[in-house]
Amino acid sequence: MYRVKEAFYTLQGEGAQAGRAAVFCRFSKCNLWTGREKDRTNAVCNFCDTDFVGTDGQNGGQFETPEALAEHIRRLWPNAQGRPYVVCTGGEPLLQLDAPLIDAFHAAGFEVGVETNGTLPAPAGIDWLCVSPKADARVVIEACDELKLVYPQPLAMPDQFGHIRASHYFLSPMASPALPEQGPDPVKQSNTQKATEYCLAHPQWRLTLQMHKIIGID
Ligand SMILES: C[S@@+](CC[C@H](N)C(=O)[O-])C[C@H]1O[C@@H](n2cnc3c(N)ncnc32)[C@H](O)[C@@H]1O
Ligand SMILES: Nc1nc2[nH]cc(C(=O)O)c2c(=O)[nH]1
Ligand code: SF4
Ligand SMILES: [Mg+2]
Repeated sequence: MYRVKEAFYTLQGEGAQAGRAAVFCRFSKCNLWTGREKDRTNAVCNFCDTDFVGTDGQNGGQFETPEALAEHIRRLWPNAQGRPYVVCTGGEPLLQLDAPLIDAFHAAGFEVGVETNGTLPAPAGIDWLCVSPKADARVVIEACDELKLVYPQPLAMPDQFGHIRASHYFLSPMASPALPEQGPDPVKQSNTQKATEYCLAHPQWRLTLQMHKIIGID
């Protein structure tokens, strides 16, 4: 059984695939936070900007088989040109995404992207893997397509992740957790300045911004 909080067609807002149309499949549950505000301060990951509790969001639900979920996601891809792309996120998608579901997405014609905190092993067959380390949670994934570090995190600074092989290294300024974003976010503005300074001083790191919040698409 797969539990999905919500699913929607949008543009990938972050990282090297930013601007690419994708169906986002947001799985329920995370291993680093319950998702309840009362638990946030004591969570390993305490800055999450996402509601991933339950299955009650837009196009959310429970799916008995990999084929049923792949078909559900396929219906959200408009009859358009271009390679269908699904981004599995959450919550923590690697609590649920397994090889049969990746196979079912491929069989439905999708390339499969994943956004993960990197603390769980990734099944084979993922086409684009983004690892975003959190605080002192040990990263077990050794290689990925992009490492996208939310910045700044006192327990997860960029120089700690040189051993993780990636084709791209991004810093993403930490935004305030409030959802949806209501007006200017001074915390994000200040973190954007800090991330900018870090990238200027360490050019192996690139800046990525949450484009979807800037243009207000989801
Ligand atoms: C909600 S997480 C879900 C996927 C996975 N659990 C993870 O942490 O990568 C999706 C992306 O949003 C990022 N993110 C979460 N909260 C954020 C915040 N307050 N500011 C900027 N990025 C944030 C995460 O680092 C991750 O790259
Ligand atoms: N448009 C858009 N792009 C995203 N890239 C990563 C996201 C996520 O929450 O995983 C995200 C998201 O929530 N929306
Ligand atoms: S950012 Fe990712 S790891 Fe952190 S609480 Fe949210 S879903 Fe979990
Ligand atoms: Mg998001």
